Amino acid sequence: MSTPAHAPFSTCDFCDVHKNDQSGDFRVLPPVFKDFGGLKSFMGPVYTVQCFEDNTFVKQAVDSQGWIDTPTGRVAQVLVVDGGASLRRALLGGNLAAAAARNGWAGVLIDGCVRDLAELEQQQVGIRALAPMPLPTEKRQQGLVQLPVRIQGVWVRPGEWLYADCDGVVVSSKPLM
Ligand SMILES: O=C([O-])CC(=O)C(=O)O
Repeated sequence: MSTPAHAPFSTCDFCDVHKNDQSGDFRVLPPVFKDFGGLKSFMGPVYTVQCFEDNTFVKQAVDSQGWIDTPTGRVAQVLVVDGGASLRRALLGGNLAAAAARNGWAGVLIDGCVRDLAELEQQQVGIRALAPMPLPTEKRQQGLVQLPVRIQGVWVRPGEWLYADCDGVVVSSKPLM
């Protein structure tokens, strides 16, 4: 396993600290996401795509620069894709995963499916999704970017911070470290 490009963190430790948070700033995603990427833990500010069985805007995102410059330095973003939890088409495969790694994305979390599993695990990027599905999408140019999305019933907003490790995935409106 390769070294992640971030300081070590633990989603369990975050939950110990924030488990009584009533503000809604701290959220835990349901444990339905499987790990398909070469990076087992990843974190970063969120960029969102909403689409349904059409990965036009997923491709556009991973083909673009994945990192942003902030006052405290350069940070790699996490692409969060609200794919409507469709199990009928794959929103990301080997080519798009390679583009995400090449363009500096920290990770991709998809409420939907992925394909080309043998290629995904070779890429130095985090990838979480519901399941493998060999069927690709049609690219119909339909989708939305950078809007609040609901992932498995949990709101995730552009610019919020997502942390994923072997125990799970948490989202926070403020950085946790
Ligand atoms: O292009 C697609 O629709 C997904 C795919 O197979 C890839 O990323 O290699």
